[in-house]
This record gives sequence, C-alpha cells and structure tokens, in this order.
Amino acid sequence: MLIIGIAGGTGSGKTTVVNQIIEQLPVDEVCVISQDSYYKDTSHLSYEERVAINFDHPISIDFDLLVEHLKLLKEGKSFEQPSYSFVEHNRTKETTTTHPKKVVIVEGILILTHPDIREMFDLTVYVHADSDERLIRRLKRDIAERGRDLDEVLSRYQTTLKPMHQQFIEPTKEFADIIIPTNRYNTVAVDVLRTIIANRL
Ligand SMILES: Nc1ncnc2c1ncn2[C@@H]1O[C@H](COP(=O)(O)OP(=O)(O)O)[C@@H](O)[C@H]1O
Ligand SMILES: Nc1ccn([C@@H]2O[C@H](COP(=O)(O)O)[C@@H](O)[C@H]2O)c(=O)n1
Repeated sequence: MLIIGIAGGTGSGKTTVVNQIIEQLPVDEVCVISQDSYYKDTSHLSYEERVAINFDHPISIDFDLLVEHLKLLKEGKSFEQPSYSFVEHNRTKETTTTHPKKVVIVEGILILTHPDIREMFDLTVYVHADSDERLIRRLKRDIAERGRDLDEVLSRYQTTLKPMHQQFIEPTKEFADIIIPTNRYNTVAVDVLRTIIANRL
C-alpha cells in the first residue's frame, strides 16, 4: 500500500490534482480520503454557532478519527468515511464505505500539521498557488458550489482563512517531498507524480 498525503491552501487545486492522478489509475487500485470528511461533528450546535467556527484551525478536525481510519486501512480493513455538508456546516448522516487499496490518497489543508499522520505517509505533496489566485478560485467555487456569497467568503478570508493559512498551512510545505506550483494547470508535475506512483506500485 502506498499512502500519499496531498496538502496545500484552500483553492490551491488539491482536489483537481487528485482527480488528475486517479483518472489514470484503475478504480479498484485507489481510494481517496478527504480531510473535509473529518470536520468534527457539531450537531449539538445551532446553525449560527456552526457558521462561526474557525474551519481553518487544526482543532476543527477530528484527527483522532482520521488516524484510526488510516490504521484500519493499513491493517487491510475497511471503514465508514463520514460525509460533510458545506451548506449545513456539519457532517451528514451518510457515510462512504472505504476499502483498502494499493494507492491511498489523503488530501486536505491541514493534513501535514499532524505528526502521527505525517508519519503514515509514504509520499507527501504540497500544492501551491498564490494567495490572490486561491482567493479568486475560492470565491467562484464557494458561490457556485457551497452556497456562499461574496461577503461570506471575503469576511471568512480576512478573519480566519488568511491568518490560519500563514500560521498552520503554509509552514507545512517543509514536510513535502514534492511541491507542485498550480497557478496554472501543471500537467508536467501531475505526470511526474503518476510516474512515481507507478514505480512504487
Ligand atoms: N490550476 C488551476 N487553474 C485554474 N483553476 C483551477 C486550477 N486548479 C483548480 N482550479 C479551480 O479552482 C477551484 C478550486 O480547486 P480545487 O481543486 O477544489 O482546490 P482545493 O481542493 O485545493 O480547495 C475549482 O473550481 C477548480 O476547478
Ligand atoms: N463548513 C465549512 C467547512 C470548511 N470550510 C472551508 O473549507 C476549506 C477547506 O476545503 P478546501 O476544499 O477548500 O481545501 C477551508 O479553508 C474552510 O475555510 C468552509 O468554508 N465551511
């Protein structure tokens, strides 16, 4: 089993890179775990309280559950991956059965902040795009797909996103084996990653 961790700021293109990698792999050889699935269950909070959560701080993530699930995969066991709603700011009732595969990709803004999780990765990648580029992408995506408006995205950017990126996310670049610049679609870097994966399988 090859476990790959893909980190990088919001809007840097992590999900896009993951999709480009997996489209070349047989479906029965790869599984993807998204850090977003591991936002803590906040059903006990009101909607207003959930909106106010700092979703870019490591404390918002249930890392214990993610560690437990990665250990299960390493033991060859399946688990139920939670699902998350960006509209409700909470986990949904659905889960996805995730089976151990030859290639396991874990992606998320904060995954390289956690020492135990870093230890489990065979290969670490940091996807980098400039902050203005990431903000533009985030604005477009969150308005189109995550039920947000201009004010919501900009105020979250100023209050939590930008400071948390500087404090927690950007510094994890030093833990990356490979840094992919993604101000543009970087097909060369994705091809390099595919080759590394193919060689390690
Ligand atoms: N290299 C790129 N150039 C332009 N747009 C991109 C690029 N990579 C991703 N995008 C777009 O930016 C948005 C955020 O990308 P996504 O892969 O979801 O980022 P992340 O998972 O890091 O938050 C998406 O709408 C995606 O289509
Ligand atoms: N209810 C939530 C939960 C998280 N976010 C934001 O999602 C970003 C991480 O996801 P990416 O796909 O962009 O990597 C993170 O920056 C959180 O601010 C949110 O807006 N609402």
